[in-house]
Amino acid sequence: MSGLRIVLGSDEAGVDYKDAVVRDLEADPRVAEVIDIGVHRGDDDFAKPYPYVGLAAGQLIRDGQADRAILFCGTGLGVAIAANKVEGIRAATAHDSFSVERSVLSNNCQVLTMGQRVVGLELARRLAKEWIGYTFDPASSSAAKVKVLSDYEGC
Ligand SMILES: O=C(CO)[C@H](O)COP(=O)(O)O
Repeated sequence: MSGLRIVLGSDEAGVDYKDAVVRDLEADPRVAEVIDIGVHRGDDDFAKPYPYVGLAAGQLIRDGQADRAILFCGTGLGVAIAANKVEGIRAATAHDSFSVERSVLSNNCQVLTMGQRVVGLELARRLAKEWIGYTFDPASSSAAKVKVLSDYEGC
């Protein structure tokens, strides 16, 4: 998919990886806009708890201001749990190439999360690049399964 608007976010435990992926995606021709929602070193809210980051990212996608998000915290789990609280959002934590692929092709996830305390930086950067290259096929056999979730949420 081209012309993606991608939210990048983290808590302080994921900020180094977030900043590295921001730089990567700003130079990626497939990306139209990188929306860096922080945290940022030196800012007053640098210690912002991870749920605020996941919720803010999910809301931007829900409200149509972004297409996808890549989020980081210590494990990737907290920001995924938070983003999944926003209606219509499917967020998954993935640290391997196959799961990263399936998070889009099977699950139509709009949000990928990773943990700075779990995976190496170079692998995280590579997985982020791979992930934005996948597009869900609404004609695939996975679509009816994802629809169960959207029907449950009524959106
Ligand atoms: O990984 C986190 C949440 O899943 C976060 O970066 C650290 O959370 P904590 O272990 O509660 O400090």
